Amino acid sequence: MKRIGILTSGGDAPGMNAAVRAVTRVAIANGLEVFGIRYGFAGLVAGDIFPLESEDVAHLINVSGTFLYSARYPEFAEEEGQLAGIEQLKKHGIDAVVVIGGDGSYHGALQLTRHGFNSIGLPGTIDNDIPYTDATIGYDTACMTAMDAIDKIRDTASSHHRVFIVNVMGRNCGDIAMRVGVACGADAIVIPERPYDVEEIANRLKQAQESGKDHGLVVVAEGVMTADQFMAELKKYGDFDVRANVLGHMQRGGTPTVSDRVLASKLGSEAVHLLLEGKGGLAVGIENGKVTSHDILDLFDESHRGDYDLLKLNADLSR
Ligand SMILES: Nc1ncnc2c1ncn2[C@@H]1O[C@H](COP(=O)(O)OP(=O)(O)OP(=O)(O)O)[C@@H](O)[C@H]1O
Ligand SMILES: O=P(O)(O)OC[C@H]1O[C@](O)(CO)[C@@H](O)[C@@H]1O
Ligand SMILES: [Mg+2]
Repeated sequence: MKRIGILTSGGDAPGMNAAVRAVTRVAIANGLEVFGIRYGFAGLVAGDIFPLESEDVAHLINVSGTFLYSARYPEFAEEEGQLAGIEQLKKHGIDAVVVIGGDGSYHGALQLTRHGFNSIGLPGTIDNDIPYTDATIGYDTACMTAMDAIDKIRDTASSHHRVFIVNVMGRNCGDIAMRVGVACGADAIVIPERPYDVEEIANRLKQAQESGKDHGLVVVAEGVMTADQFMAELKKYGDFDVRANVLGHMQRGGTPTVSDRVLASKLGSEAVHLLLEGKGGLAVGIENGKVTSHDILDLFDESHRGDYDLLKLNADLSR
């Protein structure tokens, strides 16, 4: 093992830069050469590959986005793209690649592994939808950003005695909605993984109003429906003064939290140590506070398990 490549792929996530920094610094400290690959798998196939030095990753631990840039490049799902990517890696003398991204990017890393090219996945996505990790890099910051935004919405909601329906991101995963919903004292949290009853939510909002509560809040994960659609559903069950709000891509920006920076640093470091031990074809994560790794080929036999107890907790607290 002499040279490793590193790329960021899919939606950017706060802490991706911190992960690239950790991989680069630990690798160089252990005598490896590091190559950055720009624009995810698109840049890999195009050969947008350049040497990375320790100083290139300075002043990045506190910066969101990804200085390697990212891309959605569906062509990489085809074998032709994967083999072209491996050709580029071999051309640059790269022995292993660290892929930082979400579930889609993990499938890219999995395919590289399947073709015999050593790949390690680091979970970099705000969605928190990766199996065998309690948190993904970026999830905590996205939750913090969404919480801050909803706290602000609450100020105006209370002044006008309004109900707000707020869409948060997460694609098909309700983790951001659940965590932020509890943190913001939502009246209801609606996620794609569990059934919900709009009439029951409407009744809960009415009861809250009758008991003197000056605002209402329903956090709806984007994978369920849009905030506008949910508002239309809600209006079928009552004459609410209601507004819909989509938080959107702001959830991917902002200063990475301490948790995301530390997580990125731990997982990045572990990826390099695994490679130095001659291991590979792995996905690195954090489980019960410990850094772990699992065979990337088997990873998606499991699905990510959210902390669904948060829904019951929220229901108890919002009574
Ligand atoms: N089945 C697949 N096989 C090979 N590569 C894939 C596959 N699915 C996705 N990819 C590659 O991974 C890239 C990123 O995937 P995707 O757009 O799903 O984002 P992600 O990594 O899940 O991140 P996020 O969900 O946080 O935006 C894709 O654009 C494509 O290049
Ligand atoms: O940036 P795009 O392509 O609009 O994708 C948005 C999607 O990406 C994510 O932000 C994850 O990166 C999801 O939560 C969301 O569904
Ligand atoms: Mg994804």
